[in-house]
Amino acid sequence: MSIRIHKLAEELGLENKELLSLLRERKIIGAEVKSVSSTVDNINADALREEFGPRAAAVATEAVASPAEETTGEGAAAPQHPEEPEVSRVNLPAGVFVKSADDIVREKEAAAKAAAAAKNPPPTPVPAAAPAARPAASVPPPLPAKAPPSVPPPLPPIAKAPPSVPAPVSAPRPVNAPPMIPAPLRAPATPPVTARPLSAAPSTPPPISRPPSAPVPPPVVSAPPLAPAVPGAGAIAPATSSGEVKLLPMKPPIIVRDLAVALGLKPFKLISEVSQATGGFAGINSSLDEPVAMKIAEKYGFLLEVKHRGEAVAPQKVKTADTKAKIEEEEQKNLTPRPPVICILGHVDHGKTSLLDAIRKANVASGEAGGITQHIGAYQIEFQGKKLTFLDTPGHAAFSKMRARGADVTDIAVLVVAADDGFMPQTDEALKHAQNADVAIIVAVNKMDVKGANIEQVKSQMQQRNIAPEDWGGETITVPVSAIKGTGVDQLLEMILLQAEVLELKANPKAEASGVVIESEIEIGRGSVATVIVQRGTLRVGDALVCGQHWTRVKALFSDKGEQIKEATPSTPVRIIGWSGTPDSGATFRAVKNPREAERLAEEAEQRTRKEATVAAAEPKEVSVEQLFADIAATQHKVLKLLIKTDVFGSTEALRSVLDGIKSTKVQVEVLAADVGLVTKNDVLMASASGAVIVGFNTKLENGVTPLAKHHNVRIESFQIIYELGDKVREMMADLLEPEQKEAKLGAAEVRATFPLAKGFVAGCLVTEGKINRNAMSRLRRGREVVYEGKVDTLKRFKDDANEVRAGLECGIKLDDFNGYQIGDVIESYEIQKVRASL
Ligand SMILES: Nc1nc2c(ncn2[C@@H]2O[C@H](COP(=O)(O)OP(=O)(O)OP(=O)(O)O)[C@@H](O)[C@H]2O)c(=O)[nH]1
Repeated sequence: MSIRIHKLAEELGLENKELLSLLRERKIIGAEVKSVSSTVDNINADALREEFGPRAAAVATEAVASPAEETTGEGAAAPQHPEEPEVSRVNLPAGVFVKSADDIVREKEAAAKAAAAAKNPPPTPVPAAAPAARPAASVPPPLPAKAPPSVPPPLPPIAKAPPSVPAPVSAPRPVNAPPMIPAPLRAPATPPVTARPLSAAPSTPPPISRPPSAPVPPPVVSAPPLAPAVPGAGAIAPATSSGEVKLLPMKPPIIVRDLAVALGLKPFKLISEVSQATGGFAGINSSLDEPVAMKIAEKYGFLLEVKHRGEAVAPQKVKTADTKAKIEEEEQKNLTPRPPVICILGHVDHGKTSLLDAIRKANVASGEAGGITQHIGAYQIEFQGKKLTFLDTPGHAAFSKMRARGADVTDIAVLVVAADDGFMPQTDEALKHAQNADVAIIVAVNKMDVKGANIEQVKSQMQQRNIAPEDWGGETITVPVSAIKGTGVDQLLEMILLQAEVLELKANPKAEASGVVIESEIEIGRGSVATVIVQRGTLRVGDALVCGQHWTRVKALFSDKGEQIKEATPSTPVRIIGWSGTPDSGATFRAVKNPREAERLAEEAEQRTRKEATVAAAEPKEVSVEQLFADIAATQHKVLKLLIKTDVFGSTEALRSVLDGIKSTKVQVEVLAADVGLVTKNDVLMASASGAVIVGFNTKLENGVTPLAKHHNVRIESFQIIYELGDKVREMMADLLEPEQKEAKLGAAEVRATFPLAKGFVAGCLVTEGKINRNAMSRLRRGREVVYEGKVDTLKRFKDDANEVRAGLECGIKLDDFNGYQIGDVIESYEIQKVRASL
């Protein structure tokens, strides 16, 4: 419920304008409200009625007073004494009140008292004196010259509001609470002029404006006046006082309506503030930007504190940090020494496998196809009662990615350098990987037995690469060895153990197992198998593991020797069977609560990957004109489609990098699929449908694949050596191109004489090189100039026709219908051959 301003003014006995400015001053209405037909809510109206009650009552009394009284010049509020003598009547304008001399004297006394009280403030507030004053009915009470500082009625202190009180932003104002305006406003002040029509007093200060000397605290600062009960205040925490500025905690989003309530403003007032601040329009339900809301709140004496969701959990964070610290402490307590993981790196054929072979005394090198290690294997040996884990990394450039991964799980890298070859490109590459992975490096100078072994040269190369050997004043342990003869191997192992000791390698075997996948493959009868190295914790049969998009419940564990084991402690290489797919080499795995959790996590990872791929594909890409042309050209390229099957995952990667290395502007290689396992009938059908060639590497064909491939005209190429695979793919790519035409010289003959015929001339020649064939393409050269080009029409040996005349013999040659032969001309004969196009 509300009441119109002009009605209220009437009730209160105030001028409309006067009430308007009073309402504005007290922020009951906004500055933009200019019409007296606007409304004021009942709470405010009641408060004003209460405040102006005596005057309103006076107005009511006056209203019933006789018209004669009005013209007596007596103060309207003065009691009428019938016994008093009548005084002369003055005609004053209606609505003007005149005070009696007594009134003026009384008021003067009251003013003097008030002044004295201001100098020496009494303990009790002035309001007690207020009733003595008799304000003019329509004149709002002027301010005292010096208002006592203690005068403002004590509003309920906001800061002390009980925390359980729901959210009123400012102190609630009970109905019978002290008036909303500070008491000085009601106290009598300087005596007004005897007769002062309110409307005709523009020069007098506005009745409610405070004299500058009056140290009245602005009501807004202490508490917003008349803050109504807050609708939806549950969302807003109560403002707490913090010195002059009150803290106003709010949770985002900051809605106009809520902020208005919190600041004690009318929503439309706040809306206009927002419009001023942002230059835009905001609705009552609009959410405000934090900086804008803060600025407006500041304007009204509030410090807006936006509580974001994350901030609320600060104590939780502390708790998490505590838990973390405890876990770390526990981890430290459980740390026990673990074997070092050693990676053998080096250039192709420098003897990595032979060295590892010498170390574990098993002849792996001789069993390898083409003599090249094709995938990472991991093995553990025992030396002087201590375990050492070795990774065998392939040496071919194609495996550089895998080598990089090998270095990442490694503690110590043994860089094998052949004593006769010294540092080679892949040695440098391996060194770079080891340095990037920040692992300790030991150099094994191998092949010390061969003639031409030059360890000094290797050492100087080491110095050039800032890994100077110890005996040259550097820090790199350098051990001369011969993998074939087995010399120096024990010293190398001793050095590795020494280095491991220095590194103080430790892990917590009590933790949940986690580690890195070294290699994965599909084994017939076993499904997906992965070789892993446990890095932390103990891996046990029955553990649920997740590794990227794949998971497993460990059904069986196998040691590097193929023995079934029950558990694997840190640094142990172990083969795990039963994965949901083949995990990527280099991927990390970890044990989780149960298989369901593992499956869920794997599914999530798969979805994430799929989503990322979709998002990446959907992202608009900026295409340059050059790129556009290149793309168009690419569609005109010939494409060799391949379907790859390999023995292990690492080989697939290796093949891909070999294929990436084949550069051609004319033919592209498109790998439709690259999987681990046998070549199946399905592969054949797929290849047939897509016109692809099946490339098998170190893998066999499923039964019935060969006849099916023949039937569908699908080409299957199998390889065991990666170089050969690369060469074959190149050939297949070139075969897709139109053959190039190449001129092949057959022979040449020199013109020695010309003979007239019945029709034209014939050249008498000596074949000087190769041979001249009838009908062969030929050209006649005179010096450097080609005079004629055509076919050998007539070829005669003496009088007989010949098909071919070889070098050293004389013959007669007639080129088509050419007749202009001169002695000394040379007739060259050639043929056009078709050759395989270059890539
Ligand atoms: N004389 C001599 N020959 C060696 C020695 N070590 C290795 N070889 C020979 O060097 C060749 C390459 O040896 P591998 O052990 O296969 O070399 P690798 O570095 O493992 O080669 P990839 O597997 O291709 O990377 C083989 O013929 C070995 O017999 C050595 O100490 N002395």
